[in-house]
Amino acid sequence: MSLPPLREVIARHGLSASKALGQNFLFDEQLLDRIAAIPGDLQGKAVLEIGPGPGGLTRALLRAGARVTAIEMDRRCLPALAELSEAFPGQLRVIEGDALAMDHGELMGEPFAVVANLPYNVGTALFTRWLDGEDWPPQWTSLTLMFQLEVAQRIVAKPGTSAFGRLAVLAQWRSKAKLAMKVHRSAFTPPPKVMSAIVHVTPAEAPESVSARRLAKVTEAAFGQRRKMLRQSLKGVPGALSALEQLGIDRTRRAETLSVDEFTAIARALDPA
Ligand SMILES: C[S@@+](CC[C@H](N)C(=O)[O-])C[C@H]1O[C@@H](n2cnc3c(N)ncnc32)[C@H](O)[C@@H]1O
Repeated sequence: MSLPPLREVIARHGLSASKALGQNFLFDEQLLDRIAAIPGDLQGKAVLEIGPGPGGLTRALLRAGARVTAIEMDRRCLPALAELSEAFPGQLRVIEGDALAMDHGELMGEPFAVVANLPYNVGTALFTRWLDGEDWPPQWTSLTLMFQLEVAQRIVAKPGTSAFGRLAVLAQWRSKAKLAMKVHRSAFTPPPKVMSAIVHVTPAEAPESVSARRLAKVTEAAFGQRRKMLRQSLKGVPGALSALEQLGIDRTRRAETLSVDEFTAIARALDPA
């Protein structure tokens, strides 16, 4: 299937990148194919793409054989995406609107992989939402998401490092998160100020009897005052200090020295049996 080059599509549809919508487009089709390969074999699989823009990543997903549902809020991109639908009959469904305002599970109606190159703030909001539900395993089978490099490093950070915090615990307590690929700023048009990286997350088994909400409470308090000792930062969380005692966790430690397992153990100890 030969499609017109992406730059030509952008010119023909007058798709100048909108700063307000956080638009930085990818045009290198080889790079896009490599990104589309990160989730593994997509032949016949359902994929949710958020923010397809002019459709560079969408094309790569379609070439990989995925059945793509793409949510885009910029109406100007819809004609270019309609051309892709024609080129890959029956493989692409485009939904116009704000992905933050939609129930993705209901929209997809089956297990799905998520792939997206999103503006930073939207990406982080969606990431948190996909990871913080009480129901586990989730309906999504993997998340393949572009972030600014610094955020990607916070997601995969290990304890004992300054990048380790709430995002890392959220991403790692019942999922596997890895930094799949760094992407140089020059790969984007226009180039953003910072470097980017793609994070790949797959669900893992959840530790027993740990509520996502209670864990969030603990990490919020602990990292909200990350320089303070736990005996100070966890003071306001009912039951947390006696949980530390019960678990033999030294109260003079600081949040970033705790392992993900220690955080889940504290959250479990807060839970009524
Ligand atoms: C960084 S651009 C990436 C475009 C394309 N995927 C690429 O890689 O070249 C982000 C896209 O997300 C869209 N977008 C931003 N916020 C959105 C939201 N809340 N819901 C759906 N799409 C959104 C923008 O209009 C833009 O097309």
